Parts: sequence; structure tokens; C-alpha cells
Amino acid sequence: MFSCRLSKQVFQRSTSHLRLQKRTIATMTTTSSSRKYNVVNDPMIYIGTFIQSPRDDPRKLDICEKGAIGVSADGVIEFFEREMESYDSLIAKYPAYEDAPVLTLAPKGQFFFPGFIDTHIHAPQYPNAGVFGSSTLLDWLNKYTFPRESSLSSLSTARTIYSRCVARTLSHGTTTAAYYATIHVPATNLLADICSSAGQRAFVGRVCMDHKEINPDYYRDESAEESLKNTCACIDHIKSIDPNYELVSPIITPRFAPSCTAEALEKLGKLAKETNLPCQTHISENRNEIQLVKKLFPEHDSYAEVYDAFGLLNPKMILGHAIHLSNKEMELIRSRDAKVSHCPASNSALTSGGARVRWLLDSGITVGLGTDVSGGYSPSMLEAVRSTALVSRHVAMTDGEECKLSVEEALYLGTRGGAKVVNLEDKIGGFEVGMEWDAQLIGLTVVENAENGKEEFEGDDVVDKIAFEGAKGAGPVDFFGWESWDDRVAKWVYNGDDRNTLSVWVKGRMVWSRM
Ligand SMILES: O=c1[nH]c(=O)c2nc[nH]c2[nH]1
Ligand SMILES: [Zn+2]
Repeated sequence: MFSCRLSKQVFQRSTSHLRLQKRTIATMTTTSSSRKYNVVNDPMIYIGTFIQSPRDDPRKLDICEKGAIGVSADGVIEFFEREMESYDSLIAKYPAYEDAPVLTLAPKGQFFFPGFIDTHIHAPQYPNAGVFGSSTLLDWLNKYTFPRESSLSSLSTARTIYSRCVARTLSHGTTTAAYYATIHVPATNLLADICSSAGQRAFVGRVCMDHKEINPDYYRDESAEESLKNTCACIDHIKSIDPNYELVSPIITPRFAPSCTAEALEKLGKLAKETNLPCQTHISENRNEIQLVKKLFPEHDSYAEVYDAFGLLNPKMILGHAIHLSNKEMELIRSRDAKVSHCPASNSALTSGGARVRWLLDSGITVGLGTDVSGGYSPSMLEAVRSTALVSRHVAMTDGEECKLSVEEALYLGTRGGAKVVNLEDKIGGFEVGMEWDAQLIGLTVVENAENGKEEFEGDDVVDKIAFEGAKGAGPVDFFGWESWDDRVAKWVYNGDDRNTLSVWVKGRMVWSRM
């Protein structure tokens, strides 16, 4: 009842973005009807520059300058012409698209990029983003995190926080997110409703934490049975709103080994096996946490072995952080094909450590990126990409030059890598025929006259007024005209923010636009 009302509100808001788009994009040639998830869209044609990571080469960018992509009514890429000659020849080849609206990008400062995949984010912690002081993991949990999460026992608090979190992540180009929610069933179900209604692809996990000595009395599951029962209640709800998990899927979420009893881990491991649902948890983030795991699970040789003992180290498990793994743990994780979410902003903020991403990748482990809000201070995946590059440079200062990750590699991890982490690499993370249109339109600010240079400077003013005033209200990345596409992308990664994310689509539906 409650969630139905909310769904409607969010839906109305998101369709008004669509109307806005129709009015303001001059090249949209026809109108499309209101859309809701599972409601058929109009087919669309997108024309312009498409930039993506090649599926199997993280070190390069695939740049297609004169491309055209056709997206079907159900959001699937039906054609990708890499050298479009003319609109007429395109339609002659794809006559079914004759009446399709066309979105044509400006040739220099705009490009399409695959939507970002945030493989680790705590939605209820969103209000705390940036608030962590000098704390480290275990005191941070008690001082900032558990009190905030427990406040989502109120559905109206949850509604405000989750609506804003989903809107913000969409505005930063996050088309898929693996969310940790809280222990509360109604609020977790509400998060799933909000993602479904707003059109964000999401994995929504009700957090399990039943250990009486580790979790505070005011915020924990009463028992392992309750962890299981309430997880199942959320799974049932998500099944009721999205029976085939096309957009929103449940994800089994033991918070981390210390917060769960062996009994709860065992039940959740069995549930994972029975349902084949994805799982997420934390591993080896902080040295005191690792000591705590040793103390709580003395019968297991390592942190990774605790999860393995309960069947939780499997190909659908997303392990957040993985900073201080031993070689043996890394081998175990690889042999189970469990995935890693690298969370560089959080690892820096909570001084947890510098994850050895090159080592993980070279060892054959699948890695994606996570914002880990609010251990991470920003909901922006672009920030996660940027801090991946920067943190790798710090790791390189101690472990060697080869540890540096390039802009191209960091972007790969935020898109293709993330898609592999959530086991959707054939659906999202790139632009290929048969994949779904999860995309963001990126725009840089073209500095007027800069490209050709002015013949002569007019007047006495030392300041170029057009260049000066043009910085107002524009996005933070200035394009002067000399930059190659690689340069433009690097400038976006190191200087960009959500002002550069002009529009966002998931499964063909426009879910965010600032145009
Ligand atoms: O970064 C983190 N955020 C959390 O909420 C958490 N819980 C356990 N371990 C954690 N690490
Ligand atoms: Zn986390």
C-alpha cells in the first residue's frame, strides 16, 4: 500500500524528465509516450561519438566518432553502425526505425559512455557521505553507521534517504548499483520499489547481522532464524515486483563475518545455494577487523576460509574491499571465482589500506569498483574511477610502477569490470548488439573561440570576457579544441562531476536528464 503510493510519485517525477527532454532536444524528431519499467518504449536512434572499454582489453578505449546505435522498444541495442554515412542510408538499412526519434550529439564536446556499475554502496548511509572524521572501520561503524542505519526503522526517513540516494547516484551516471540496505524489511522493500520506479538497475540486500556481542542491542537481528526469515521476506517482495529480476534483484547480504553467527552464515550459505541468488559481503578491509575474525572463528585459518566454509565463496559473491588478503586467500577466492569490489575512496577515507588491484587482476580475479558510501565520501562512480587511478599510484610508490592503473583501466573496472562482478557482462557495461542500452551522455564545456584563436583581442580589458563568463554555471571540464578523444576522456575523469552527466538511460528508458 505504502510502497505503491511512493512508486507512483517517483514515476510521475521521472516521466516529467522525459517531457523536458522532448521539449529541449532539438534533434528529437518525434515524441514518445510515457514510460514505466516493463512498459514498451519507442525505438530510438542515437547518433554521435560512442566511447567504451573493449570487452577484453582494459588498456584501451574504443572510440567510435561517427556512430549510430538503434535501440529497440524493449531497450536492447539492435544495431551499431560504426561509420554512419547519412541518416537516409541508415534508414534504408533499418527501415523499422523510420519513425524512431533521433538524438544527435554535438560533434566535439559530447559523447555516449556506458553507464557506471557501482558494485558496493550502502544506501542508508547516504546522509553520512563525507562525515567520518578520523575514525577507522570498527569505531566508525559504532559512532556513525549503526545509529544512522537504525533510523531507517522509520519508513518516512527511509523514503527520504532512499529517494535522494537513488536520484543522486543516477545523476552521477550509475545505471546499476549493488545496494546494502538495513536490517528493516519494510525499508529494504521500499528501496527496491524506488529503484524499480526510478528505473535504476539494482541489487538490493537486506543486511544480516545477528551477533549479540558485536552488534549493538538497538540494531541487530534477534537470531539467525530472523536473519533468514527477513531475508526471505525481502526476496519475496522483490519477486512480486520484478518476477524475473529484470531490473531489480535481491542479493543475500551477511554484513561481514564478525557481525554474523556461524549459524546465520550457514543458513545464508544454504539459501544462496538453493536460490542461486547473488551475495555480497565485506572482506579483509581493516587489520583490527581481521584480528576480530580470527578471534570469533578460531577454527578457520583465514577470513576467506570462513566464508568458504559456509558456501558463501561462490561465483555470485561480491567481496567488498579485499585489501589485506594473503596469497592463500587470493588463490581460494580465484578458485571459487568470487568477485571483488574495489572501494578506493572508502579505503582512503577510513585509512583501511591500499588494495593491490594490479595484483588481484594479474592473479585472474574479477574486479569492479564501488563507492562504498559512506565509508566512501562520494556517491559518484566517476570519483571511484578517479580514486582508483590515484590510489594505484600510491600503491605504485611502494610496490612498483607496474601497479599504476591508467584512466582506461579504471574506466574498464567501472563499467565492464563491474558488469562481470554482477554477472551481467553480456547485458551491460558496453555498447554491443544484443546488449541493453544502459548509457550516459557526457558533455564537456566548449570554450568559445578557443579552437580557432581570436584574430585580434578587442578593447582594453585584460580579461577575455566570453571565456571568463562562460565558466559560470558550466560543467567543470573545459574543452579548448586541441584535445584528442583520449585527452577529453582523461580531463573528464580527473576533473568532471555530475554536471557533465547530461542524461542517463537504463534498459532504453531515460531515467535522468539535466537538459
Ligand atoms: O566499509 C564498510 N562499511 C560498512 O557498512 C561495513 N560493515 C561492515 N564492514 C563494513 N565496511
Ligand atoms: Zn561497505
